[in-house]
Amino acid sequence: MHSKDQICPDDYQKTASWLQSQTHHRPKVAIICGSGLGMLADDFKCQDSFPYSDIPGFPQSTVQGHAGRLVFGELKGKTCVCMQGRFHMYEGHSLSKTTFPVRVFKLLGVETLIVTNAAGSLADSYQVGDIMIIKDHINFPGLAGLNPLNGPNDDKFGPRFPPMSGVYDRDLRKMALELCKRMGVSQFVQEGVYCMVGGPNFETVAEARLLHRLGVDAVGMSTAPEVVVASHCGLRVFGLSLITNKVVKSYDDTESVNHDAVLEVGKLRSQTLQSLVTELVHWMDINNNTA
Ligand SMILES: O=P(O)(O)O[C@@H]1C[C@H](O)[C@@H](CO)O1
Ligand SMILES: Nc1nc2[nH]cnc2c(=O)[nH]1
Repeated sequence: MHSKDQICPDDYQKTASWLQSQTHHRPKVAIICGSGLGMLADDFKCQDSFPYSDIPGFPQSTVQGHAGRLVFGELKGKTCVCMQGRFHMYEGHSLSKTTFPVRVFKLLGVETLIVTNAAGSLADSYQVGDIMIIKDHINFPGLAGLNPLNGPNDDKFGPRFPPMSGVYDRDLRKMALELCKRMGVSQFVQEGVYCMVGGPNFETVAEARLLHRLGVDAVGMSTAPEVVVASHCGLRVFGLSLITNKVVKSYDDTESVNHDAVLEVGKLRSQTLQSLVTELVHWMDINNNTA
């Protein structure tokens, strides 16, 4: 690697080979945990776990609620790898660094990426604690030219101009809705559009109103770059947002959001989120349906 943020094409392979030399697990599913949602790996059997600081080429997590650990293991018999903590643009990482693990997962043989995040709701019907199945996203930094695929295209991973319509897999979304019904949690499950903004500040009222008018259901500071890179290299994608707060849309509203409140709601719904991901992974397994 040249400098802290520059990635050479073989850096991905070096990290993947190192991981393969350290664990016998060969995951088909990767899970990226959002703020306060790292407990998704708690149910993994036969865990092999690596602090990011031990993994060659891996960036470091700096945000509270992102443990900074890569965990391999079995979830209901299906081999998975889970990032307990992700990387955000606002931490100062380049977008190629924030998405570095996704290409490593591809090289490890992963076929499906599950992304989770904490997000604020714009949709009037959403409540704090709702789980939103991501139907589509608006990648604001991407629209403004901050795209992890900028620079020379690595044809080994995917095409120069990848399509992004239908990026959140329709069958997985449909199945997740069905599983929510069976789990009896449909009353607080939504399906909607996630929007990534750069952060780290939360929205002004005027920004919140703009996003609302654009049809955004939930806003956060991550996920879209990971999903773009995953889709570019042919991974199947499923995403969940946990609604941790309502974004303030009125000048009369005296409430304001903070990161501690975001983490608190994570605790509230952690079990449901964990069960939904587990059941979905199990469904993929019994249907031999990872890719
Ligand atoms: O990693 P995610 O997107 O879950 O983190 C969200 C967005 C900010 O990083 C943080 C704000 O509380 O939570
Ligand atoms: N941008 C943004 N990110 C969040 N992450 C959790 N809540 C929020 C929010 O209200 N806005």
